[in-house]
Amino acid sequence: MIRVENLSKRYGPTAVVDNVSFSVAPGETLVLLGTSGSGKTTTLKMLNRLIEPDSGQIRLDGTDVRQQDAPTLRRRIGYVIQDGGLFPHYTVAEAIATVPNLLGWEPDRIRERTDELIRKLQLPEAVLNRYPADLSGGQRQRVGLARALATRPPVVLMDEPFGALDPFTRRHVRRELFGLSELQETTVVLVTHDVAEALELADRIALMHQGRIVQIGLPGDLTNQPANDFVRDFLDV
Ligand SMILES: Nc1ncnc2c1ncn2[C@@H]1O[C@H](COP(=O)(O)OP(=O)(O)OP(=O)(O)O)[C@@H](O)[C@H]1O
Repeated sequence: MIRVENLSKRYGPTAVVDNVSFSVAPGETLVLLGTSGSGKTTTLKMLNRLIEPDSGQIRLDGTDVRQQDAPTLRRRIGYVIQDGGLFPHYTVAEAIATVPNLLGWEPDRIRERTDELIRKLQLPEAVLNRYPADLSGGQRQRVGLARALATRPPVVLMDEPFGALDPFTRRHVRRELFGLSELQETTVVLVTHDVAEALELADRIALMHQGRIVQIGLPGDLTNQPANDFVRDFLDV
C-alpha cells in the first residue's frame, strides 16, 4: 500500500508538483496521466527518492520512505523507464541479476529466477548473453521489466515504459506484459501521456495538469463524469 499526502516540489518559483495526495492499494495499477510537464515523472521519482520532495509524506506499507536509506528502498521498489533503461555494457543475464546480486542471492537461485523470467516474458534464451544494443526495442522493454521484477518487489514504478515502441509493438507488448500473473499481484504506478494506454491498463487514473491532480478515479468515472472541461478535452469524451 502506497499513501502519498500533500506532496510538493518546486524548482525556483514554479511548483512542478503541487500538494498531490493519492493512495494505491496492494495489487492495484494507478496510472499518472497528463500533459507534458504536468509533474508526472517528478511525482514518480519522489516515490523511490530519486527526487526528494519539499514537503509532504510518502508511506509504503505504513513506513515513511525517508526512514529507509534510498538504496534499500530502491531494492524494494522496481523501476522501469522508457527503452528499458539498461546499462549498455551489461549483458541481459547481468542486467537481470543486478538486484539479486546486491541482495546476495546464490548463483543457482539467480539462474533459476532468470530462466523463469525469460520464459514468462517470452524472450529467447539466446538473448541472455547479448548486450542491449543487439536487442529489438520490444526485447529491451521486456528485459527492463525482467530486471525490475527479478526479486519480486511489492511495488513497481514505470515511466513511459512503452514510449520507445512503435504503436503496433506497443499495444502487443503492453497486453502481453500486463497479462502476466506476477504483475497482476504487484502494486504498479505507471506514468504515461497516452490516453488509450491509461484506459487499458489502469485500475484507477490520476489525471495531472500543472502539478496537480485534476481528477482521480476509475477510468469509467473520468470518461463518464469528467470533473471539468480540461478532463473532457484531454480524454476527448
Ligand atoms: N531538475 C529540474 N529543474 C528545473 N525544472 C525541472 C526539473 N525537473 C523537472 N522540471 C520541470 O518540472 C516540470 C514537470 O516535469 P516532469 O518531468 O515531472 O513532467 P512530466 O509530466 O513527467 O512531463 P513529460 O511527460 O514531458 O515527461 C516541467 O516543467 C519540467 O521542465
